[in-house]
Amino acid sequence: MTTPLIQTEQLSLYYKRKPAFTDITLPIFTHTITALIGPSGCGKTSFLSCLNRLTDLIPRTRISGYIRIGDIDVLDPKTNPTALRRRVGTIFQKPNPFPFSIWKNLAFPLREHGIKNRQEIDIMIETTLQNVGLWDEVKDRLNTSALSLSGGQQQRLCIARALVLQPEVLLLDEPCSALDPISSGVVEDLISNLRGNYTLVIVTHNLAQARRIADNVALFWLQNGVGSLIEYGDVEQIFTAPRETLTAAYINGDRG
Ligand SMILES: Nc1ncnc2c1ncn2[C@@H]1O[C@H](COP(=O)(O)OP(=O)(O)OP(=O)(O)O)[C@@H](O)[C@H]1O
Repeated sequence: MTTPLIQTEQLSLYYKRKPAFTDITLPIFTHTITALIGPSGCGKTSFLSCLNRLTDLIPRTRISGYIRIGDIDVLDPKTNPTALRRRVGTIFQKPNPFPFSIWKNLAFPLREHGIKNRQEIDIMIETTLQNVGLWDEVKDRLNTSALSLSGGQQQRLCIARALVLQPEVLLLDEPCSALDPISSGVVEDLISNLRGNYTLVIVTHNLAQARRIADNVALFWLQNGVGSLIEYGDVEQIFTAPRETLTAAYINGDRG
């Protein structure tokens, strides 16, 4: 059995005193896609936010338990959240490019992380735009506003903006749900192709999408008002031979 790149142990998150989820122990393996599924409000987004300590930005949150990513003890106060977020990129539901040019959207994070050489920046930008399949669409208008791109192109640019810093992990929170069906398909294919080079964790309400792209699936559920992990397993096992009644009911559309 390989060692997971990410391991949470008995992880719990509280907003003020209210638990969002409790006692989540989950392994996430290198260069795989793990889908977090489950009904609204069961803590999937909150779980993602713990992995790169975005929860630090929300007042009066408390986390207990343990998270390791590679050799980083994520919750150790000595861990630098900026360095952590360079290794763990995040993509949100709604594309959120900076209101700058396409070029500057990618140059900005590079410069912020100390890369100043223009030629080096140009090479990294071209390579990354190639990797997200956007280069041919934008190479003649790198200096136009990123906001002039379509929704699907904006989301691919946001993925490029995360990838340009060469992270190990990408957290994706419903990355296709704000897109039209065609753009959603393009972004889904891109995410699927990133497997093998990155470790991806995706929150999705789209069960067909989870089944198409995930290697492993974790079902979260609200139990007595608190998010819990019900079942975790290989995608085929979850969809064809779930161990838990709740999983079967959710997969079949009877619950949730
Ligand atoms: N910033 C916050 N402050 C207080 N409570 C929050 C905050 N963010 C989320 N919550 C609460 O934590 C619980 C879990 O929410 P979360 O968004 O993580 O669930 P989710 O499973 O991702 O839901 P959805 O699928 O609708 O996005 C909910 O009760 C929510 O109201």
